[in-house]
Amino acid sequence: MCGIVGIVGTSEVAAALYDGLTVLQHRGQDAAGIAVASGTVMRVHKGNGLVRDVFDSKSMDLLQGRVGIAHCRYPTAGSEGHDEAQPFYVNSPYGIALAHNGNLVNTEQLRQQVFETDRRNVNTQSDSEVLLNVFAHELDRERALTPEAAFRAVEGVNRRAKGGYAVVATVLGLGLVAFRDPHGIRPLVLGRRETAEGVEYAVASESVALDILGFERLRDVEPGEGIVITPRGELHHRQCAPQQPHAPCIFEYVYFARPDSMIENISVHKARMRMGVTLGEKILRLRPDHDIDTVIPIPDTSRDAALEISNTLGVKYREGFIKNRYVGRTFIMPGQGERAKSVKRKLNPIPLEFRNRVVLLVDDSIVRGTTSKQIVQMARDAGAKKVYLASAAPPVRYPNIYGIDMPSVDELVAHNRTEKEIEEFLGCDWLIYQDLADLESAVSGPKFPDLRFDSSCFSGEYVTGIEPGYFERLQQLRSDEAKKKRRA
Ligand SMILES: O=P(O)(O)OC[C@H]1O[C@H](OP(=O)(O)OP(=O)(O)O)[C@H](O)[C@@H]1O
Ligand SMILES: NC(=O)CC[C@H](N)C(=O)O
Ligand SMILES: [Mg+2]
Repeated sequence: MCGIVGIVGTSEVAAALYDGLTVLQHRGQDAAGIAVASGTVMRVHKGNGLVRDVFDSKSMDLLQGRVGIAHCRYPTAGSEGHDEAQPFYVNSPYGIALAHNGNLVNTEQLRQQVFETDRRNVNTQSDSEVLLNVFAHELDRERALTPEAAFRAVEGVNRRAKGGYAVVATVLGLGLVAFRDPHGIRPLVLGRRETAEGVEYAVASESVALDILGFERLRDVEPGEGIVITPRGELHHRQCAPQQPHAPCIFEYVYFARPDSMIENISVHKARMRMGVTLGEKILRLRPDHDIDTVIPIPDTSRDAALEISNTLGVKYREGFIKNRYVGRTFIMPGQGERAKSVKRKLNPIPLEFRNRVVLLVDDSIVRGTTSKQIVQMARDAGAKKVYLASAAPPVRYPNIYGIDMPSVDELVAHNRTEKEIEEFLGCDWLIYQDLADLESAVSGPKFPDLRFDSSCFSGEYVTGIEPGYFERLQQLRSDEAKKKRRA
């Protein structure tokens, strides 16, 4: 999952874009970039690494302008290399820079159309560069550069592209353009700030970026909606796609987003707490006479759910693993070798919280099983009498194709295994998964009971539909094995 931010300011925006990116760092650790527009000049700086490593005072000084966009990347297409860091830039028409969170599922067809019909070259394997060229082509068909022309170009993108996309772009001479796919799979939120010099607008993947920049959260960008903000701070918006089933990605609430963000007017923190309540209730239903002594979260993301499980069970909550704050998120690392090594470097047990106890470890999700297999062993080595494991999400049995890099079912620990077999594989004494219906109602909560989600990695149902052979090709391109070969 990547993080994106776009700002139209009354003064220079680069520093605010940088600050916004730093609080979206959890969405992508591989590369970062900023593009800023000023008059007829677009300046772009990007590279591999964390936000703090990619920019220095020299590069920041060069990023002058009052309209800009920023991106931090977690690759789901193409390579992890510098060439595919975002924002991407095309010089025609006008000069456009674009940053994308999500993943297209018809990239190959679009790539061919872009070359053969639109007569444009895409120089990388990135789906986002293809998306930029589709937008550029659609804008090029317009006679004048107006907000209405940009909306028609977004309509063109929505007609042609399939998949998950939340996008921010700067177009020289027009301002900031933002749009979200017609199912609203990926999040995008709009904010506003008043200054002495006038009104400023920002869009971002998560509201936490608006919070720290002092923007008021106005609303989510609607699925299929286009937004244009001119350099003078005029906001235009309109629907750019026929209505489709709304399907925000449920994995944002399970793992991706920060708990202090609001997505679709739902607090991620509260959604995670409700996941803990429903899972706690399931445990009580299955074993009313359970023998759990303590509930221990696997930091960081499972903490909210673990605390509510402990409250529901009436059992002590204890921080039994200490996390090295200098190691990043392991799940979004590109290779399995690095992921596996990082768990040990990242988490260390406090033995007295385990010795002679029956512990219930809680994680937000079990995907490849990299974390939980090692953690269960660490808990045993630390002296636990019995080790139970609860997952706030159901078994992940299907690929995610809309912006989370789980392309290959063979890498999923729950693929072709029953819950009993997964329990054996992970080496725990009892494994409890959340039910999908409980997860969905925990996220939608009391206020939005009718909200539906993209839960495809749990259900195998894909809201955009999938072309025959897609998963086979995806596996060939993006399995851990394929990535390893490419890097070599
Ligand atoms: O089964 P796996 O393939 O190991 O994936 C699931 C684990 O990965 C994530 O943690 P991560 O370390 O990425 O981040 P966190 O610190 O936010 O929990 C997630 O929270 C689970 O702990
Ligand atoms: N996780 C994402 O949003 C990835 C964006 C884009 N597909 C890329 O690989 O760069
Ligand atoms: Mg984790």
